[in-house]
Amino acid sequence: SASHRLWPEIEQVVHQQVAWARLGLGDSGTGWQLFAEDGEMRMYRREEEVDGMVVDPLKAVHIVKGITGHEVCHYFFSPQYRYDWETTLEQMTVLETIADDSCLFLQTHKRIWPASQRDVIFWSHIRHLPNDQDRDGPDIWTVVNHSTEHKDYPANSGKCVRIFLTVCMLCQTRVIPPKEGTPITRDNISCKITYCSVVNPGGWAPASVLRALYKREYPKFLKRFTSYVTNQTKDKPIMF
Ligand SMILES: CCCCCc1ccc(-c2ccc(S(=O)(=O)CCO)cc2)cc1[C@H]1C[C@H]1c1ccccn1
Repeated sequence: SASHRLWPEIEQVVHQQVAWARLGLGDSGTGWQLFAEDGEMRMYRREEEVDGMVVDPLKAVHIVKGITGHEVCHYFFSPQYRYDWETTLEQMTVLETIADDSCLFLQTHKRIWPASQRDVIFWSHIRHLPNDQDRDGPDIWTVVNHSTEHKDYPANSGKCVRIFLTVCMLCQTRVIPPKEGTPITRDNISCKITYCSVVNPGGWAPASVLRALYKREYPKFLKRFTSYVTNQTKDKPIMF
């Protein structure tokens, strides 16, 4: 709801992240390195460190047949499905339902040796940016997750190191219109996904360990998540 204390930040970060995700990878001079490829999925990162900590921005582009951007964002945003696809999740708590399109989450992720266990608090917002103004503009569905604080869960007060992140799942649906008068089926649709994330690991961890961990976990995550959406939607009516 527009009166919530986080609303101004949600508005500002969502628009900033949508603009960033839509930028693509720019020309080769922008330092994006392709580090993983699988079918239609391409994952890029930029090597960046803050106070000696790896905070490599990540940008992944993936094209998935048979699902829509609304469906991808629905399953990414909704808490009830998260344990099905987020394999590194140990505990997820919805701290606050801000509105029907905005939630506040506390997540603890499984410890990944040799680093200590991590937790994160973030708001999550799902948004449809229709292209009604200019017909051939992109019709976008997006979910933005952005870390924030919560008075009842101070950082680094328990066993976990608090991480900080900003994540944007931006989707554009493509429809190849079928023969005149025949209904659109899942064979006629595909979704172009741009997934951007910046994770600050909170406490120090060796750069080599973090980069190896990201190289393994991110491709696994995006493939598993998109396969999950395909399986969940295959026998259901299309959510445009
Ligand atoms: C030394 C440990 C460094 C930090 C470990 C860690 C924690 C959270 C996260 C993370 C938290 C949320 C999101 S999301 O996109 O908002 C979805 C909702 O869950 C995404 C990734 C990542 C990682 C890093 C493992 C890496 C990793 C990468 C993709 C998936 C799982 N793990």
